Amino acid sequence: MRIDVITIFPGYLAPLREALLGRAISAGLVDLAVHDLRTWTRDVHQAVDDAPYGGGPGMVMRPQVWGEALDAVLALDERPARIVVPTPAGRPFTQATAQAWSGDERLLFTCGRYEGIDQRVVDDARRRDLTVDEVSIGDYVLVGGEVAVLVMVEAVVRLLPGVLGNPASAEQDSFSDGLLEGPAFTRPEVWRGLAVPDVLRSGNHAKIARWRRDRALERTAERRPDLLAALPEDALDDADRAF
Ligand SMILES: Nc1ccccc1-c1cnco1
Repeated sequence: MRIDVITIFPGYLAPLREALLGRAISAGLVDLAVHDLRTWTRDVHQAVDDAPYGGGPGMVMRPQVWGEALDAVLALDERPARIVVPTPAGRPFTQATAQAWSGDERLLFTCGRYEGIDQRVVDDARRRDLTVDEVSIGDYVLVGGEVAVLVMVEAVVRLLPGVLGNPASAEQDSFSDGLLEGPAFTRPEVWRGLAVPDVLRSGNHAKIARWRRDRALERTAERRPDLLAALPEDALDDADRAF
């Protein structure tokens, strides 16, 4: 997978070259290119934004600069790209989104400021039959899209074959079965007077699986009843319902 990111803060994307993602890049599983949007400015001040038509607070990012940047970056590789625009006004980015995007050949992320990028940039891309997804990572206000890109790239890249040491952990993620993961424990058996639940040391894999499922159902019901309500009809078996 090729990933391009266009931003006025290239340094913000440095963490993508650390740890797991850094290893995925070194292993050739991901090609990452970060581009400074100001490369495509033409004025001495390298202006990337301007006051909003219609008035109001803040600044809007200029279409000319973004248009030229997108054209130039798209032309760097002939693979078709999904253009991703992080925005608080976007559709929710979920694990299902990450799963879907993990099959893409190329992702191109555009990091805009809070007040946004001139809408005509998206409109122009879409009328050229480019895939453009405007997505939000949650209902809170960030200053720009860079942090959202870090979140989305990590969620997608960890799903690529060969990135995770143990692929099973991706299958047993929270959300992969629609439920939150329950509590996890490791050594020592007793820590500050708190013991690991006996069942987890019983060696009885059926009982352990049941206990874990019950804890996941309990936590999901308590913290995310919306996820429980969204489960498909056949997702819960009789033992689950008895819980
Ligand atoms: N708040 C923001 C400001 C700028 C670009 C993206 C966002 C965003 C994305 N998901 C939630 O917020």
